[in-house]
Amino acid sequence: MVTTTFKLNNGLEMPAVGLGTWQSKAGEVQTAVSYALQNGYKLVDGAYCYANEDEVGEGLKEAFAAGVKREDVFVVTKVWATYNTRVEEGLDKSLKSLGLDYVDLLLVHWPVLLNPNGNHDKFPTLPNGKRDVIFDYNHVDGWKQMEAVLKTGKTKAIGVSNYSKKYLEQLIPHATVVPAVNQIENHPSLPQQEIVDFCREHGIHVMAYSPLGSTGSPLMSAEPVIKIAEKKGVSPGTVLLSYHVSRGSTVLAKSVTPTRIKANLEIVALDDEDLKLLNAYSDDLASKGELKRYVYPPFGIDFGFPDKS
Ligand SMILES: NC(=O)C1=CN([C@@H]2O[C@H](COP(=O)(O)OP(=O)(O)OC[C@H]3O[C@@H](n4cnc5c(N)ncnc54)[C@H](OP(=O)(O)O)[C@@H]3O)[C@@H](O)[C@H]2O)C=CC1
Ligand SMILES: O=C[C@H](O)[C@@H](O)[C@@H](O)[C@H](O)C(=O)O
Repeated sequence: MVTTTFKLNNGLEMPAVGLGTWQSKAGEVQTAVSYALQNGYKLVDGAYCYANEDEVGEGLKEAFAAGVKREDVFVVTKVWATYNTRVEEGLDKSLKSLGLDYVDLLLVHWPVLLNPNGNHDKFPTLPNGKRDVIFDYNHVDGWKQMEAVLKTGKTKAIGVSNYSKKYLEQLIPHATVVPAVNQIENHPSLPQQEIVDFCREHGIHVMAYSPLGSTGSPLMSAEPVIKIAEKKGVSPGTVLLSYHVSRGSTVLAKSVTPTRIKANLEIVALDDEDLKLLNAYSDDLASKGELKRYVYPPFGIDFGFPDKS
């Protein structure tokens, strides 16, 4: 049987599959969330910076009205970079939009501070057009605020996102609460085995984002993915999503299309031969210097990922 939940380091159970909401348009995401929750999804991943949490909240409300129970849904949100020195304020804004009094997991979206007093609430810029980054910020200070907010009960767990091994190594010695989760880009074109292994050793659960290659799902046409899909009689999407569950990670797939939302719940067990093929694909890309990171916003910061600085 394929795993449907994973236990976090604080004992909380996290579903193995979740609905992503990044770039889901306001007019579409309410229906997507409501449909997903009424068709088997138990986890919704959002963020303040996605600027659609009001509509995600409407989708939650619709699902609750249809009989879905709050306690059966794992809601994730993220503190955006302009709020890393105001974590509780950021969370309060998300809670208000979502119409909830707690989330299940709050993540630091990126370990960087954008000017909280800049010219924009989410994406402040300098006169030269670059992001208004506060360079002398220490991400460990942001984590201390996360630990404080955990005590309020407004979130059941705290974690990080976009943390490299280097950043986790800086954080862990100062952490009273070890992050429950590290949400990172992950797929056969960017396996990030080093981080996945490090997280496992430290009891940090990995949530894999952009599993299909993000916008337009380009990884669906990768040769080994198609080969495994044909062999198993499943879709390429199922192979890409199942890859993470086989690795012990939770996977997030974004869709606003009902048929795809439903299809993305199908997870199968990948055997050693399948994983060998996918790993060989990853190794080949690595040896050619062709690993592909789809999400690397222009903060102008080296986050310590070996493939990108
Ligand atoms: N922490 C972070 O910094 C980040 C977190 N994330 C989280 O992870 C989630 C998933 O990653 P995301 O980058 O959105 O990309 P995904 O890899 O989930 O790909 C989404 C794209 O694939 C399409 N798609 C989805 N399912 C199918 C299917 N079965 N067949 C064909 N096409 C499909 C979607 O189209 P359509 O919607 O039109 O159906 C959309 O264009 C995000 O939504 C977000 O919640 C993502 C990036 C960064
Ligand atoms: O979660 C998804 C991504 O991290 C997204 O939030 C960022 O890429 C953001 O749009 C940015 O431009 O910094």
